[in-house]
Amino acid sequence: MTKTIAVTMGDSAGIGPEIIAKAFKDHRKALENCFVVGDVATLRRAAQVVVPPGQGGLPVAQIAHPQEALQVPPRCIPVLPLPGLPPPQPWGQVSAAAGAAAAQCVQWAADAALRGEIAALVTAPLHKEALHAAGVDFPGHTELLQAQAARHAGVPIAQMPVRMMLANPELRTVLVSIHVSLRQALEAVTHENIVQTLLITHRALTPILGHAPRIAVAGLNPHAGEGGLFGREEVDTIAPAIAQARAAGVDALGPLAPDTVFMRARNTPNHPGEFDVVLAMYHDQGLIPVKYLGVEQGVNVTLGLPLIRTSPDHGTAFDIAGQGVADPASLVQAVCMARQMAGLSVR
Ligand SMILES: NC(=O)c1ccc[n+]([C@@H]2O[C@H](COP(=O)([O-])OP(=O)(O)OC[C@H]3O[C@@H](n4cnc5c(N)ncnc54)[C@H](O)[C@@H]3O)[C@@H](O)[C@H]2O)c1
Ligand SMILES: N[C@H](C(=O)O)[C@H](O)COP(=O)(O)O
Repeated sequence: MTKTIAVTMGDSAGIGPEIIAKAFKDHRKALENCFVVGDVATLRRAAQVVVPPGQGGLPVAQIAHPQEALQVPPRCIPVLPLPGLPPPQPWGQVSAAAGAAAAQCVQWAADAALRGEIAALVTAPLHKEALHAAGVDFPGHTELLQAQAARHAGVPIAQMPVRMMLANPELRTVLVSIHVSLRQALEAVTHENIVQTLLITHRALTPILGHAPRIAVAGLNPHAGEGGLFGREEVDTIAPAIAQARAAGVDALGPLAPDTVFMRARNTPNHPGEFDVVLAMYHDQGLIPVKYLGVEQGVNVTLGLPLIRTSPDHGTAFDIAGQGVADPASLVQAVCMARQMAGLSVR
């Protein structure tokens, strides 16, 4: 049986549906075997946004089962609707209805992946305030999927540790902590969290790269603490955690100065990167360098889950939603990475 990939529609008020429609329109080969989990009317509205009037339209086909995605005619968007999804919400506004619908689609796709019915899920962006307004108790996809996978496995969430990786062709970064305040992120720089991040990164990237990843560990403080002059986290916490992971066979080096470690890891034709991945101590330390290189190529991958999940590295872009100008490139890259991880052909 050919497995399919579910693309969740994201927040209907954001650019998710329209970048999905654009991807199906302009990147048919990459989107082969993919279907959308979402609301048919939302995808029809998005299709109208991306095909200028008089150009023949972009048909949306309702399907009842993932396998039906393999039968739809070319240039048609297969949509598997879920019961009770609300109609498309006004562009660019936070709405609880859109947050709830986005979460419902992700939960459906995660369950299908956990049951082995689909090869992977690719999540279009949702808005975290909308998710919160809907009463969903998780800040983003990563935490939602972690909880869903833990429930499926019948274990507490703490026994399903996951980490966020952002990757583009030049740089990869994995975060010690994700959606918490900067104060909480500082508290999350613990021996246990760092060792766990190193082990998850090592296990997840070894099969992808075909060798153990060379992991650079960023320090927390300016110049990685300068020998304890600007903070003791490197001496007291990060270096011992690296030593423990190294003893377990992880190829980790550091702590290295955070302001130069990404430059050293960046892999370009003129500069082979010194490392395969940088372990960042908190969200923005890792994501700023990756996003600064451009949102077109970046992909967000959740490491540690018993399913394959990728996502574009940008959000709902409420400022441009509904204008038909949003770039689908990062979503297409996310689909390509999911295909690669699932062992499906990459076009
Ligand atoms: N995968 C996800 O679900 C995901 C990822 C990141 C952010 N978010 C959420 O999205 C919401 C909005 O976040 P934000 O405003 O900080 O970041 P954003 O990525 O939505 O937008 C930042 C800027 O980049 C532009 N932009 C983003 N994607 C683009 C695209 N494909 N084409 C052209 N321009 C694009 C936007 O117009 C905006 O100017 C927040 O709730 C955030 O948490 C979700
Ligand atoms: N931290 C991510 C980013 O900035 O790209 C984003 O918020 C997405 O998070 P989830 O994949 O957990 O929704």
